[in-house]
Amino acid sequence: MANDTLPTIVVLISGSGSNLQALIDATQNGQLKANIIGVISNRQKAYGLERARQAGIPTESVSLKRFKDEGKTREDFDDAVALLIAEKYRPDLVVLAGWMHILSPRFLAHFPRDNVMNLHPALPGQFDGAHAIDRAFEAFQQGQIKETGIMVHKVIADVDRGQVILQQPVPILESDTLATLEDRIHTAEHQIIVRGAQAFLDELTAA
Ligand SMILES: Nc1nc2c(c(=O)[nH]1)N[C@@H](CN(C=O)c1ccc(C(=O)N[C@@H](CCC(=O)O)C(=O)O)cc1)CN2
Ligand SMILES: NCC(=O)N[C@@H]1O[C@H](COP(=O)([O-])[O-])[C@@H](O)[C@H]1O
Repeated sequence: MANDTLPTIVVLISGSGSNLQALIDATQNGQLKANIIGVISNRQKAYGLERARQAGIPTESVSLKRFKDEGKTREDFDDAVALLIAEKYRPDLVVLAGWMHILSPRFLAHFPRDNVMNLHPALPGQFDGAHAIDRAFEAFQQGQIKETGIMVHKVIADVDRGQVILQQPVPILESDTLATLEDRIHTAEHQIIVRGAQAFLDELTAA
């Protein structure tokens, strides 16, 4: 039973939603003192939507392709997603948990409290953007790096360059395959996203 006095979170996803599941579990076991009041995906078949439904959380799916098929732009899509969040849900915190879409300044203008957080599977300034784990593994194989990492950060227009909330190194072993490195990173992500969301909420609600 949701507690009406707790801070609220809306989570944006594009895929499996294992980090969404970590957030859901944490709200249920008391690690994260908040209510997830909505989950939005830009991919209708994202399994994370099923995870939300199983947890009784309202879900929305907004397709960029449908907007483009209707002759609309990325900015129109961003506006629609932003208004959905800011006017229908009005959360204390927006979490991008595998949201694979670069948000325009027009989206961010709807969130003047700068209360949007992203989870990224790399250290600050290392592998900004998509496919970060693949790129880190390739750099390791070429002897360019000895470790990688993960972070949660505030979202600004400049992709993955917002203020870091939490970061954590993740070792890469000589015996690693891409799959074993991904597993190690995802396990670490499921913890940092919870700690990062709580830390950010503490900052936002103290302000
Ligand atoms: N303005 C911002 N938008 C987003 C940020 C951010 O920090 N500022 N974080 C990203 C998350 N992300 C990495 O953490 C990321 C996701 C996706 C992409 C990307 O290149 N997306 C392509 C589409 C790729 C696809 O559909 O597979 C695109 O948007 O055209 C880069 C970085 C979320 N957004
Ligand atoms: N640039 C953003 C990015 O790469 N995000 C990554 O997408 C995955 C989502 O997994 P999930 O759907 O199982 O939570 C996570 O590894 C997250 O770090």
